[in-house]
Amino acid sequence: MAKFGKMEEGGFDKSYYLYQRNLHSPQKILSSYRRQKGRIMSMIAAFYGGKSILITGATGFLGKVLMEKLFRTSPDLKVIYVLVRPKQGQTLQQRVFQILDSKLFEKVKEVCPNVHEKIRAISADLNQNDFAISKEDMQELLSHTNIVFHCAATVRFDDHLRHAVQLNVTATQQLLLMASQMPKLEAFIHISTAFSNCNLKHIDEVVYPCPVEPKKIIDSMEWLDDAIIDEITPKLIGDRPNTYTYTKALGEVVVQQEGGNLNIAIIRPSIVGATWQEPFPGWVDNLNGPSGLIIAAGKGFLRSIRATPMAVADLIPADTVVNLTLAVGWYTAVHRPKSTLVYHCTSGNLNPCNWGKMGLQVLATFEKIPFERAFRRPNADFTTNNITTHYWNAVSHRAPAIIYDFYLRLTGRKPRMTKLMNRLLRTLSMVEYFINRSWEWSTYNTEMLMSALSPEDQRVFNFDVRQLNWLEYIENYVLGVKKYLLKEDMAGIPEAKQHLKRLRNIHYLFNTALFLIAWRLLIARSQVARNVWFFIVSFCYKFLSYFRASSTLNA
Ligand SMILES: CCCCCCCCCCCCCCCCCCCCCC(=O)SCCNC(=O)CCNC(=O)[C@H](O)C(C)(C)COP(=O)(O)OP(=O)(O)OC[C@H]1O[C@@H](n2cnc3c(N)ncnc32)[C@H](O)[C@@H]1OP(=O)(O)O
Ligand SMILES: NC(=O)C1=CN([C@@H]2O[C@H](COP(=O)(O)OP(=O)(O)OC[C@H]3O[C@@H](n4cnc5c(N)ncnc54)[C@H](OP(=O)(O)O)[C@@H]3O)[C@@H](O)[C@H]2O)C=CC1
Repeated sequence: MAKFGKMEEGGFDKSYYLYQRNLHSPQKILSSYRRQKGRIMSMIAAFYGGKSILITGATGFLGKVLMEKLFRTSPDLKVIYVLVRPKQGQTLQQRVFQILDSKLFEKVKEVCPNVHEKIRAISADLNQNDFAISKEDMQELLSHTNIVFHCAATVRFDDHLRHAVQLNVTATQQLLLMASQMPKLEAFIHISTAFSNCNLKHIDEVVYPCPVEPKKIIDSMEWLDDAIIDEITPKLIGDRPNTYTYTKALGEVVVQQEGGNLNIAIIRPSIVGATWQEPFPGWVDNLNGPSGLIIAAGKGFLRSIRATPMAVADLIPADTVVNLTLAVGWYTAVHRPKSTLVYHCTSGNLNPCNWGKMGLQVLATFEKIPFERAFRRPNADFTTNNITTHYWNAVSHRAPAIIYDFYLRLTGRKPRMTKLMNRLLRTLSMVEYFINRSWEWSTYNTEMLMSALSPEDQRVFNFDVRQLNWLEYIENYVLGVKKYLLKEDMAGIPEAKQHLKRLRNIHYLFNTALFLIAWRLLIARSQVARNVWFFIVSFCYKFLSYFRASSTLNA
């Protein structure tokens, strides 16, 4: 009983405790008290209690972390509606339950055992008219939803403009139309990207106009054929690097223009990385951003990247983005700002880390925590000019892939390394734009929000990246990639280290053999090389003779 005494001193309702004691075990009572405590102290967590929340993109990287945090901090929320499409032979229910049954949701199950009942998967395809949602489901969504978090998007850099416009612009427009018919709606939170205006160097927390009105782009996508769209795409995207950043910028304009009287906010995260603290460090489940490249470097495929070591690596942990998102949802609904506020969720101006430091820490972590079955020893480097990039691509990327595929063919197996390497080089060419520049994002709104939170909310919904220790974060990130993306067991680390030793020996042997062959060819063709060789051999012979003579005398 002493266990609960402290809580009673904390001012909790005793009758609630007694009622619970009759129903549950002490463990459950304790967690119920904790839940109650959380509700009392965190205004944001309390705000989401009893709410019906609609999330698009809930099956994506950010969406999963958002759902997890919502269920964990506000287990008494009414329902989360998720718009999901059936995929890879799985029904909606199977897709959603697979997420709920994953490691990410382990803590949720402790605080919200009936989580499966609180999630409602709605069949929807954001590429279709009215999202192909059934009439009954639409009615339910319209009449119950209190908060909308719009996370769904295509994040592929090279998506065809028609598809990128459909998902990142038209779907946003349609969702706003739906939202305008929701009588109970309190806030609509749109997730954009800090790179939507990456054509600018300094970016403020405002929506910038686009040269062509989004409505005109949406209309033209309906009647232009693919060939013409391909032709005009470079002209439309202008000085932005890809269709992704362009359509995310259009999406923001749509939100601002068509938001009407809704309480809307836009969040712009930079490069979203693995979780920093919650629900546990290092959780990541897709290859986007740095994750795929960390794998490529750890497995020894990636040897060289054209990147500016001093450029700011504006990474932001997924849980930080989610904490800001939930705080913004609360603030927008409760304080109802007169205009659409934009919040930058970036790290560069508050706690900068550059690509050089990040790369070195990634490599240092591979020493401690190597990945299994590496192709070569991890030894990536940054280059800054085009010629060295082409050189290293040929020597360190393409040549080993060709040699390895030749070996696979010889041993009767299917060659695959060249294909994989081509894909890696393509990815590198896509991300080069982002790792050779630095941007300045102003963060007035984000800082204003931070100061508007109670100390408890600042703790529970922490989005203060100044507290982030990059070296620790990157180490956990690499560890997370190993555990959650590659699904490698930590027990395999000694064997992985052995494998790297073998690779090092093969590397030395290979280099020695290469040197000897090159030297043999050279002395066969050049008199100067022969003279040098003769000089070295006679010098070694004399040295050995002298050494033998002096050791005989000493004996
Ligand atoms: C000292 C040196 C140390 C060195 C240490 C080095 C470590 C640290 C270095 C740090 C540098 C960080 C730079 C980050 C910059 C990000 C900036 C983001 C800024 C904007 C942020 C945002 O606001 S937005 C979110 C970002 N948005 C993406 O980040 C999507 C990208 N992505 C695509 O745009 C498509 O992916 C793309 C590529 C076209 C391929 O397209 P594609 O058609 O060729 O390939 P697919 O995508 O169809 O994928 C086909 C198969 O490749 C697999 N795969 C896909 N990606 C892969 C990948 N990265 N690495 C491996 N494998 C990958 C996939 O799993 C499939 O595998 P399978 O076939 O077995 O199923
Ligand atoms: N990851 C990052 O580095 C950054 C992301 N962002 C933004 O954050 C948001 C979330 O990104 P992230 O979680 O990383 O992206 P993911 O690619 O992991 O998730 C995208 C989500 O959108 C859904 N979706 C895509 N197409 C459709 C469709 N036609 N119908 C229904 N749902 C669809 C996907 O569903 P399905 O599972 O069925 O494919 C998935 O749930 C995006 O708006 C993105 O622009 C911003 C900055 C950086």
